[in-house]
Amino acid sequence: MTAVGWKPPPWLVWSTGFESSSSLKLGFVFSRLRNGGSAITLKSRGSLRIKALDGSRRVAVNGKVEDLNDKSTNRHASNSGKIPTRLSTVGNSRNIKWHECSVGKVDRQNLLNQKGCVIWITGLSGSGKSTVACALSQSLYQRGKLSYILDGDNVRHGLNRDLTFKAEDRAENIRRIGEVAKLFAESGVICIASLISPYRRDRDMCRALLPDGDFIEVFMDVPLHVCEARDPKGLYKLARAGKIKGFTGIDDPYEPPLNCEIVLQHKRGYGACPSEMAEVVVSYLEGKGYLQA
Ligand SMILES: Nc1ncnc2c1ncn2[C@@H]1O[C@H](COP(=O)(O)OS(=O)(=O)O)[C@@H](OP(=O)(O)O)[C@H]1O
Ligand SMILES: Nc1ncnc2c1ncn2[C@@H]1O[C@H](COP(=O)(O)OP(=O)(O)O)[C@@H](O)[C@H]1O
Repeated sequence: MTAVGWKPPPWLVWSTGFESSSSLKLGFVFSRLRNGGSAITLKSRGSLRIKALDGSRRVAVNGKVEDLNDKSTNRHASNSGKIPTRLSTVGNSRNIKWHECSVGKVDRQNLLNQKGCVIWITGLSGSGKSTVACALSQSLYQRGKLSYILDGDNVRHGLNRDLTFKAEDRAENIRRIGEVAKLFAESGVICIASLISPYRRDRDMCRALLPDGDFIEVFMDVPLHVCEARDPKGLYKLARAGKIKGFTGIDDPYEPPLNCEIVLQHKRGYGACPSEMAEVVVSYLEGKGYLQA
């Protein structure tokens, strides 16, 4: 059956001659092995058994990935005679399928007369992230533009309530908010994410989730001593007293952006007022065409 001179690629296992009693009625079975070292065992007597050494029972039939553990998919394949659905593995989620819809991002943007994007506001606690996020949302609202704020503090009241402030939990906090922000942007909304997000790597991973230009990083460039003097929640005081451990800027790091789209500096006079800061962002959005479809 094999063409002369043809060698299967390493991720294929080629086998022929299954019994016609096999429920899948396969002529050829290809097992697409995700883990390079794994293999399959095939028994052609009685029933067809396919086993990948990684424990899964995925095969690719005529190029379509099939899961032999999924009885509904198998039944569908054998009863209807249709080519089985292509399934994917993403992270720990196996046998999943992306569903497309005829209403797309462009349709939603046309409806809203704006372009979906993410404004990512990063900075120390007390630097004014939430204040600017609200001022920005307000300004956009007045222009008839739809925005939604994902504030770190607020999201930790619900979706991220299981996370602490240790580095890996902060990373997960940022990853989840990045993914949610991406969904908002996909929906056509201008999503304003305001969270400390102290690590460059985590912010860059969120940037990478979006099409070029759609992730707009805004750095609240406010010195620690100013944030500490504001201390609206008394957290710096507690951190200095050693009653909060791992507080950003005190005994936990903050990595300022190296190359972000907008820097909002704390200065006396120009740029110090939150509404003026918000207008800097609005002008940027306008200039880049996000305030029209
Ligand atoms: N250890 C420690 N470090 C920093 N901040 C702390 C900490 N513990 C509690 N808080 C409060 O949590 C708010 C920051 O949450 P974020 O989700 O934005 O943080 S992070 O992005 O995961 O670093 C932050 O809110 P903001 O002041 O609005 O930044 C604080 O109120
Ligand atoms: N541009 C600003 N100038 C002066 N005070 C500000 C400014 N922005 C915010 N504040 C004040 O600083 C404190 C912290 O602001 P907030 O928005 O809660 O910061 P963050 O969300 O970064 O913790 C609040 O008391 C707020 O009123």
